[in-house]
Amino acid sequence: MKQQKFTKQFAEFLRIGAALVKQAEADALLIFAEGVCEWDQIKAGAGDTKTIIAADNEEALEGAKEAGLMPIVVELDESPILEKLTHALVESVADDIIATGASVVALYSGFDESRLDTISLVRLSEHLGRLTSRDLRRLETSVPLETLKHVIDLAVDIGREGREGKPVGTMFVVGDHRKVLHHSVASGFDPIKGYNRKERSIFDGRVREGIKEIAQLDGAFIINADGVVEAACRLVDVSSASVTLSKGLGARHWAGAAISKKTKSIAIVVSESNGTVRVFQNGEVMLRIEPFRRAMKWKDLDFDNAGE
Ligand SMILES: Nc1ncnc2c1ncn2[C@@H]1O[C@H](COP(=O)(O)OP(=O)(O)OP(=O)(O)O)[C@@H](O)[C@H]1O
Repeated sequence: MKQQKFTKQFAEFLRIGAALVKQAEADALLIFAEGVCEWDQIKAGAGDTKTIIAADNEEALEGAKEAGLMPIVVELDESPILEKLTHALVESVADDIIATGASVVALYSGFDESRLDTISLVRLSEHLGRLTSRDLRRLETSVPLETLKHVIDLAVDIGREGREGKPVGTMFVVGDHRKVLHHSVASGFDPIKGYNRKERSIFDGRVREGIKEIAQLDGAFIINADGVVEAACRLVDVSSASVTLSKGLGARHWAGAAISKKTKSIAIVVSESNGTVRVFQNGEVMLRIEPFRRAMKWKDLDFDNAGE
């Protein structure tokens, strides 16, 4: 997206957008703009309206938070604006800024990248949303929420993007890593061996990119509760006799279910067939996330487990 300036037109759109939020009783104003940094003027124009500022990268949002705005990084540089907008809304739900089902007035560049020229009033579907912290808290686990959230987001990215046009399936086993290592075997060489802890932390974007590359190889990633990858390309070696899953799921999913039953870990499995991500705890599917265009459609589960 081209750099934008805080022009008269920007100020006018802001005024109309804030007025529409009030009139339509919407929950927030979302501005998708790259390159503006007159945060105080934007805040003044928006008044007491909850205002989300979205952009493609973090630098473009520097100082927005301090001015009382809510920054959201989208990182979908080459995607069409409507896709970016959907993603920004979904991320806002994930960050608990707005609720699923909220109404949002969005200001963005629909036609001319260099200026705001479009206003939309969007009502979010009740089911549209990436994982919210609330969903994850349901897992009640000793793995910190931040670690889980990062791994699940990464899994969702892998399911959605694949690699070089090909679908990729993989598995992450998070927490209780010593026991998990004990119940798994190396499938070949371990590509992360020799790297220090920092170079293996999933909190680092470059590490996450590296993981996407390695995910094409056979086996699972073992991640400790602090988000450090302890091993890659591990084959889970646990009998799945104690778990019951729907028949359509193959060896990878059974292994994920079994290791989450045998240990206190959470297993996150990305299906190569369709990009669906399943989160297993204690042998059961606790969450299922379907790829839905670029955004995620969140579904209630249960019907994944046996007995259907
Ligand atoms: N015990 C295991 N531990 C780790 N990875 C496994 C294990 N079993 C299978 N896999 C991985 O899963 C891959 C796919 O196996 P399979 O097709 O049976 O699984 P699936 O559950 O149907 O998953 P997908 O939907 O991704 O195909 C295997 O090639 C292997 O890389």
